[in-house]
Order: sequence, then structure tokens, then C-alpha cells
Amino acid sequence: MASALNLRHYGVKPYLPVTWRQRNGSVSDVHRLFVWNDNNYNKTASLLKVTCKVTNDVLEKHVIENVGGKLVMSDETMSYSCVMKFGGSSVASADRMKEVVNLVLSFPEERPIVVLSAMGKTTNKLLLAGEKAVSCGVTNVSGIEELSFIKDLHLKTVDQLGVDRSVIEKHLEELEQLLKGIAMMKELTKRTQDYLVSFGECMSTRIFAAFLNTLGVKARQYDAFEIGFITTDDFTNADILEATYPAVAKRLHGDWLSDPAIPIVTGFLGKAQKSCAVTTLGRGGSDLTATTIGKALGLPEIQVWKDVDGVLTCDPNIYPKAEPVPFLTFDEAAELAYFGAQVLHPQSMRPARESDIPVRVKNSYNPKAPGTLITKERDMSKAVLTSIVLKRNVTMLDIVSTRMLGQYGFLAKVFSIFEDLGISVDVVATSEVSVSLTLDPSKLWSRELIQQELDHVAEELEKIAVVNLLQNRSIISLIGNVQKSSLILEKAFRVLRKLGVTVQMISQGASKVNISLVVNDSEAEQCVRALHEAFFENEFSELQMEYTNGNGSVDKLS
Ligand SMILES: Nc1ncnc2c1ncn2[C@@H]1O[C@H](COP(=O)(O)OP(=O)(O)O)[C@@H](O)[C@H]1O
Ligand SMILES: N[C@@H](CC(=O)OP(=O)(O)O)C(=O)O
Repeated sequence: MASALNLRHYGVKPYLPVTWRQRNGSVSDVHRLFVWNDNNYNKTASLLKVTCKVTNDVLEKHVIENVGGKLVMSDETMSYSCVMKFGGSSVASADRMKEVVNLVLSFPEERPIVVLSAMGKTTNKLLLAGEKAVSCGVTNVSGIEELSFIKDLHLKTVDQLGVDRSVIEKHLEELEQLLKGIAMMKELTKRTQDYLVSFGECMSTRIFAAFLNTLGVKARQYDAFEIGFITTDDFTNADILEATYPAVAKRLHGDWLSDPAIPIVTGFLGKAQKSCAVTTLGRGGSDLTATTIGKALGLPEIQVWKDVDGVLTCDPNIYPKAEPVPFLTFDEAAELAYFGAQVLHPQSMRPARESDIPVRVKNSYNPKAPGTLITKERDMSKAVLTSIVLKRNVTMLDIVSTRMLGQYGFLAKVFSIFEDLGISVDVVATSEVSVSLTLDPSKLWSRELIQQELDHVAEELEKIAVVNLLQNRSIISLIGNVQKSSLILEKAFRVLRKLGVTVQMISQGASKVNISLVVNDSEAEQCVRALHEAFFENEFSELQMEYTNGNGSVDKLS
């Protein structure tokens, strides 16, 4: 393998590293294809998918034949081996940063790219400071409690780590100036808000890189918006654009070749394609930064380090007996995140799935715990339910046709109204003359879609239907093996019946890994706890659960 092909034999400069993984081998059996590509990034990616399946000899032949000697392979120049993302809780203080540095350095064989979130709850504090600045008056900005908190936290951290204060002083000054600007304008636009929260990640990464350097470990800080993270101009919830992948690969790989250092990259941030302003990728967006880098560089593994032992069977804040889930598919993880599990950003699985790179969710407070491994496929033969997710504060609409339109025209009209108003729909259930659906609460929040706009939706729909708007609902999503959907539903409904809870809507998603049930907000947490007990804790008593058979007598399940 080592001398199978070498770029330099062809006078070609390596540019884009892509992983070639030996399917039957262990993780250490990883080699890299350094691909020189002056054509099209996707073409390269699809070509490499083919090469992954062939033996070394055929690979050599295949590569040379297909690109006329331009695409060549070498495993001599190893650059990065994984991306390690640490969330806010992992870098919340100087002590936590020291732990994370120890953790990074405890894998000497790894050459990681580190992605960091803002320290602790800094993003929340910045948002609050921005809100207060709008109405507090310029002269009172220095007294905003959250600004003082942020200053104290960051200055205390640099002092405790023995890092020079100059690393962040300029940012702290600029932050105060920005808040004064907001106070002067008495307005906080989404664009300014993104710039405001970017200070969190810009400071945490500077501190962390400087600390590594003081320890003699060469590290280089990067602002994602300066190294090719190109996004849409949708401030507060921007999407990463395709151009990001080659740009980020070129920059990080080029820097490694010319002057190797551990990259410390800001999570969560990007640069708007049109306005060139700083954007954010939605709350929790650093996970997406990590998977985007993983895809761009074709890394063997993406690690996201949290404050929990992996993805759990339910939100531990709702039910502390939640257990880690050892394996998940990308589909399960994406569904889980989309339906409200805070642990992963909803879009973060997409780059990993597209490039088939395993994602490992680990606990930075308990690194020995195995965590959760997320891959394309897993053995589902024994899987029933993987996780229970709760999304609160959902608005549900019951829309019943007034029969002015045929069935086809009715559904088309209903959805065109949502399209026109730019509103995302989550869960849908239809019959011939009616449709029930839920509206995505995060979209409602981010678009400040409040009562007025909901009334507008109802008004439009009332032209063709009778509309019932039901608020304060929750979606309970049962993520698992929908091959066993009858078993899941049977168990779930027995639990809910025992609780006396009426399910107001049920839907099985096209992804086939999710069954969604809509209940009242007030009943939802109790349902999650009882479902968790039935599915994950009490297998024996579950099998003994009684049910009434068709003759009215009582049977045991076995
Ligand atoms: N199903 C779940 N599995 C794990 N954690 C969950 C789940 N649902 C909600 N959480 C919450 O998500 C938190 C981790 O996500 P997050 O705060 O975004 O991490 P970080 O900031 O470290 O990236 C956990 O502390 C936990 O409270
Ligand atoms: N700091 C940002 C981005 C992020 O990903 O944070 P965390 O990894 O701590 O969830 C936020 O709070 O949304």
C-alpha cells in the first residue's frame, strides 16, 4: 500500500486529502488519497467512492485510467486524522480547558482539527446583552450585567491559564463598542445579532490556541468565516454552501503542508455569500462545523465531545435514568436531532452521511465511556426503540375541507399556503377531506411568527377549509426500528392508555425511523417517563403486561 502510488512521481501537488478506508480493517488501517483536482469537487468524490471498493492493484489501475494520471495516491504525507469538537460545557472554564487539552494530547497518534464552541453559556449571555442594549441607553451599556460576566469569565480564564490578556482584549473592547452601537441605533437586526454572538467562539478559540502554544504544542487559531465557510445570507440560521468544502480543504491542508500546527477553529460561524457578513448556523451549530470539516478533508472520524455519555435514550433533564445509546445510524441521529434532541444540531448529520464518515459522540467529563457511534448502517435485528424525543410548544392545525376542491386540489392548496408564507411543517396526517399538521416551533420562534401570523395562516386556510388552531401541544417522537412499528405502537399505546392520555395525532415519517405522537404539553413529560420505563427499563414486566383479548378475557403477552 505504502508505495502503491505517489503523487510526486507525477509532478502533482497534493491538494485535497480524501480518506480511503479498508472496510474490513481496523481504524488504524486508514490511508489517505491525496487528490489533485482541478476539475469538479463532486466528480472527485464520486470517483473515490468507486475506488473505496477495490483492491490496491485495481485501485492503481482505476485511478490512472480514469483521470489520466492526474489523480494519484500516497499515504506518506499524513495530515489530519480526525476532527474533535468540544461544546460550550466542555470549555466552560480554565479548568475545563486544561482537561480538554489533556484529552487532545492523550491521543498522541491523532492529528486532530479542534472545533470549539463559546465558553459555557456565553452565547446566551451575548444574546441577552444585545437585547438589553437595545433599550438601556448608550451610557448604561458598560453596566449590562451579562457584559460584565463575559468580561470577567474570559479575563479570569486567560489569567488562570497563564495566557497573555492581549489575546482577547481587542475583542472585549470591540464587543463593548458593538453593544454601544446597538444602544445608539435602538435596534438589533439578525445580521448584527450574528456578529454579536460570534465574539464567543472568536474568544474561546484564541484562548485555547494560545494556551496550547504556551505548553509548547503548536496550534493555530482560525475564524471559520476567514477560511472558506461560505453560507447563505439567512442570518441566525444560515446554510453551508457547497463551495465551503474545497475552500476549507485547501486552506487547512495547505497550511498543514507548509507549517504543521493543530488548527483551533471557531464552531457555529460562517460568512454570508452575498453580504460577506458573519453568519451563524443556528443554535448548537458547532456540530455542523465539525462534520463539514470532516467531509471537506475526508477524515476517518468526526468526534463531538459533550457533557453526557453519548446520545441518550431520552433527554436526561426530563428523565435522569436515560441511558447511552451505543450505536445509531445517520438517519436515526438526524431524525432525533430534527425532532428536538438538543444533543446534536439538526443539520449536522448531513455532511457526515454524504461522505460516510463515522461520528462519535463522547463525554469530555468521562472520556472512558464508550459514547455513541453514528454510522450509515447498523445491525437492526435486535433494535426496537432507540430513543424518545420530546418537542414542546408545538402548534397544531386541524384543517377540514369545505369540499370546494377535490382531494388532490385540497392538499395542494393547503401546502401552497404554507409555502407562500414560508412556514415549515413538521408532522402531517391526512384523510380524504382533512389534514392535521404541526408547525415547527423553532421556525416560528426565529421568524418571530407570533399570534398575528398564526391568525394570518388560519385566515388563508379558512378560504377552503374549517380550521382549528391548537396550541401548547408536544410531539413525542419514537425513534427506532420501524420494521417493528406494530410492536412499538402496541407498547406505546398501552402505556398511554394506562396514563389516560389521548393521542391527538400520529404519523410515521417517510424515513421509517420515526413514529410521532402529538399530546398536550401538560402531559408530555409524564408520557416520556412512562414510555422510557416500558421500553428501556422494564422488559420483564412489560412482557407480563396484561391486555384484553377479543373475547373479553385477559391474556398475558409473551
Ligand atoms: N437524547 C439526548 N441525549 C443526550 N443529551 C441530550 C438528549 N436530549 C437532550 N440532551 C441534552 O443535550 C445536552 C448536550 O448538548 P449541548 O448542550 O448542545 O452540548 P454541547 O454544548 O456540549 O455541544 C446534554 O447536556 C443534555 O442535557
Ligand atoms: N455557542 C453556540 C454554538 C454551539 O454549538 O454551542 P454548543 O456546542 O455549546 O451547543 C450556541 O450556544 O448555540
